[in-house]
Amino acid sequence: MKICEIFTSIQGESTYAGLPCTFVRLSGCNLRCRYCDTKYSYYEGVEMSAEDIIGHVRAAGVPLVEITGGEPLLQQQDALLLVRDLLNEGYEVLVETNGSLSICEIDKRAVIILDVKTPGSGMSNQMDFSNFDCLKPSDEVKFVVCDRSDYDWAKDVVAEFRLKEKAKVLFSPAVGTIQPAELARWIINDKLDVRFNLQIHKYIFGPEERGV
Ligand SMILES: C[S@@+](CC[C@H](N)C(=O)[O-])C[C@H]1O[C@@H](n2cnc3c(N)ncnc32)[C@H](O)[C@@H]1O
Ligand SMILES: Nc1nc2[nH]cc(C(=O)O)c2c(=O)[nH]1
Ligand code: SF4
Ligand SMILES: [Mg+2]
Repeated sequence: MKICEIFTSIQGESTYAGLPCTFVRLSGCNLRCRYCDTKYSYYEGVEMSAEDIIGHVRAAGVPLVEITGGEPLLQQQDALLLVRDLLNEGYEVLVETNGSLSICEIDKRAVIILDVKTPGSGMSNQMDFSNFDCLKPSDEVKFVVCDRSDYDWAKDVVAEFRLKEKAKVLFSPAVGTIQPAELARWIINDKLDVRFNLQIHKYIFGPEERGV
C-alpha cells in the first residue's frame, strides 16, 4: 500500500491527546477540505508492505498507533488488514477517517475517529451519514468548525442523529480559520455537552511542522 509517512509523536487530537503515538499516514485522499493541513499526503508516498509498516511500528516501541492520511479507507482492503494485524499484535489502534467512505468493515477492536465534514470544509455533501449506524461507544465523532454557521450546523447534526448516545463528540477549531477562544465561548454560552479539542501538536511543535 502507498504510505506517505510514519512517525512517532505526541497524539495531538481526540481524547487520546497527550499520549505518545506512532502515526501511519496513508497516501491519497478523495476529498479536498479547504483547511487541510496535510495536502502533501495527496500525492507523496512510497509502496510498503504491511510487514514493513509493522516493522517500523515495532521499532518505535509505542503501544498506541494511529492510521491516518490522506484518507486511510481509500486503500480499503490493505487498510483493513493492517488495522487487524496491528490489533492482533496487541496495539491499541485509532483510525482517523473523513466520513465519506464506509467505516462498517473496520475491526470492532479499533477506535474510529470519524470526522463529519462541515459546510466550511467545502466537503459536507460528500458525507455518508449512514456511517453513524456503525459507531460504537468507544468511537469518536469530530466536527472541525470553521465559523459560526459550521458550529450551528454541527449542533444540529449532533441533535438530529442523537450522536451523544452513539459515541464521544468533539468540536475542534479549524486552525488558520477561527480563533480557539471563539469556538470555546459558543460552547460555554450554550452549555453544550461536547468535548472541545485542540490540535495540541501545533502548539508543541509549531503550526507548519510536518511529521510531528
Ligand atoms: C489530515 S486528516 C486525515 C484523516 C482524514 N482524511 C480526515 O479528514 O479525517 C486528520 C484530521 O486533521 C483535521 N484537520 C486537517 N486540517 C486541519 C486544520 N487546519 N485545523 C484543524 N483540524 C484539521 C481533519 O479534519 C481530520 O480530523
Ligand atoms: N501529533 C499529531 N497528532 C495527530 N492526530 C491526528 C493527526 C492526523 O494528521 O491525523 C495527527 C498528526 O499529524 N500529528
Ligand atoms: S479528508 Fe482529511 S486528508 Fe482529505 S482533504 Fe480533508 S482533512 Fe485533508
Ligand atoms: Mg495532522
